[in-house]
Amino acid sequence: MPKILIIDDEKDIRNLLAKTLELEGYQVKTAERISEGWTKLSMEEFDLVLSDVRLPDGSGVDLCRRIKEKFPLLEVICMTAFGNIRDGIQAMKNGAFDYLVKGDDNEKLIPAVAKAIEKAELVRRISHLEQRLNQQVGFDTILGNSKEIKKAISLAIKVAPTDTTVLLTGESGTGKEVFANAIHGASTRKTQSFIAINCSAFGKDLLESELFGYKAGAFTGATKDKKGLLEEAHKGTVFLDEFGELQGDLQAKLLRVIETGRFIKLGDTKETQVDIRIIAATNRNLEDEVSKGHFREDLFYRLAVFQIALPSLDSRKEDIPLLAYHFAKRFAQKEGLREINLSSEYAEALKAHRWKGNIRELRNVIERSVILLEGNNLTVDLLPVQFLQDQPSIHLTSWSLKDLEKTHIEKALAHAGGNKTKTAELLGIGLTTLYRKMEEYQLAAES
Ligand SMILES: Nc1ncnc2c1ncn2[C@@H]1O[C@H](COP(=O)(O)OP(=O)(O)OP(=O)(O)O)[C@@H](O)[C@H]1O
Repeated sequence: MPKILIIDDEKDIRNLLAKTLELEGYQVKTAERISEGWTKLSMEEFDLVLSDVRLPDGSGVDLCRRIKEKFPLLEVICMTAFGNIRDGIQAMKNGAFDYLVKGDDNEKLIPAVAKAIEKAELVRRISHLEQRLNQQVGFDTILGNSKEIKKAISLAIKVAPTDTTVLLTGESGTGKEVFANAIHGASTRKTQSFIAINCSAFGKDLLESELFGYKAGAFTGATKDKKGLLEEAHKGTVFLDEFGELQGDLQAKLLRVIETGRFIKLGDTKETQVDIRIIAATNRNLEDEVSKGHFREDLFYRLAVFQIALPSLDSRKEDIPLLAYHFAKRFAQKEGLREINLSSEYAEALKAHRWKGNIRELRNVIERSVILLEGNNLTVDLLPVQFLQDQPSIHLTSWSLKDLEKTHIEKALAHAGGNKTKTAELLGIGLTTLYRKMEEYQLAAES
């Protein structure tokens, strides 16, 4: 629902305008003076400001300029007193969408508001699309300052402009598709298609026809020729997700595509030639799969020429606050909130969590918190209940006091995100004692 802020010091006019616009289906907030209006604008996202020109703490005409400087997507309509058209014209010079003369009836007010809102929505949509477009390319959307993620980014930047096949490995949700997209976006193929296919989402036969296509009559139901995704991606990039799921003869067929760019469609007699770059991803340990005989060794070596291992979120906990803030801002924007903060306890609780679902899980947890949020501050009570019992639970496999102490120190270390000074404080012991005990129990700081 579009949101309007009315700034007017005359109570009757303010209330009348608010009622009229609410009846038109808008969400309306009001302010008596500029300072109050400015606070509301800084906290929440509006589509339109309807402001009086003469206000107790300043001029609506100047306010209009300030608004357009700070919130360029926000539209402003000024309301001038009868006989003071010059104010209205100046407001429009300062970026106002329109001006109304006080006392104008609803026949003028309502269409002017509707047009301004329509423009605000259009501009916002374009700006979102631009943002998304920029997000699809470039490595700057891959967030993180840890050395683990920086190493992966620098490898990806190096390989991007080449045509080399890339193997991305990492647990589910670590950003393999995000990386594949960024590599494509930084390659010479960036203006061509990027086609992603999840190999685990299809049965073997369907996957084969999806990838390679078929000729009419190749099997019952194949009434006409169909291009496969490899052909659709000609001159572009193909991202094969969950590549480790590929079955034996498809592995052989793909190896040939990687080496020669050639393959035979189902039911065809001649070869099809494509020019594609392949980026493959897997969350399996392909070396293990090779040794078990599940994955072809020659294909593995062909892919492993350029392997980028994406770090799990738990191995780069220092990046959690940055990522969390990024997602919080994104979801807050969606909810129409301008400001969002993460309380330090909230950030600490995120760091203490074991992120089995990696960045995807983090994103979902933040989305949930923002939906539940009242106000602008993310606090621990907005986290799912399991976060409260998040510390590694004590499984009493031993009654020894030493084992219990070891587990307890592990819990505290995890809660403090590996920070030893904090851990010592939590445990109520000195830092030297903590170091001694960590050495005694052979505990790493990250545990
Ligand atoms: N470094 C990053 N910065 C910001 N967002 C990220 C980053 N990496 C991943 N994401 C986000 O995390 C989510 C999961 O990423 P993605 O789908 O690329 O993971 P994946 O490793 O391909 O997962 P799967 O193995 O399950 O297919 C997406 O919403 C993505 O936008």
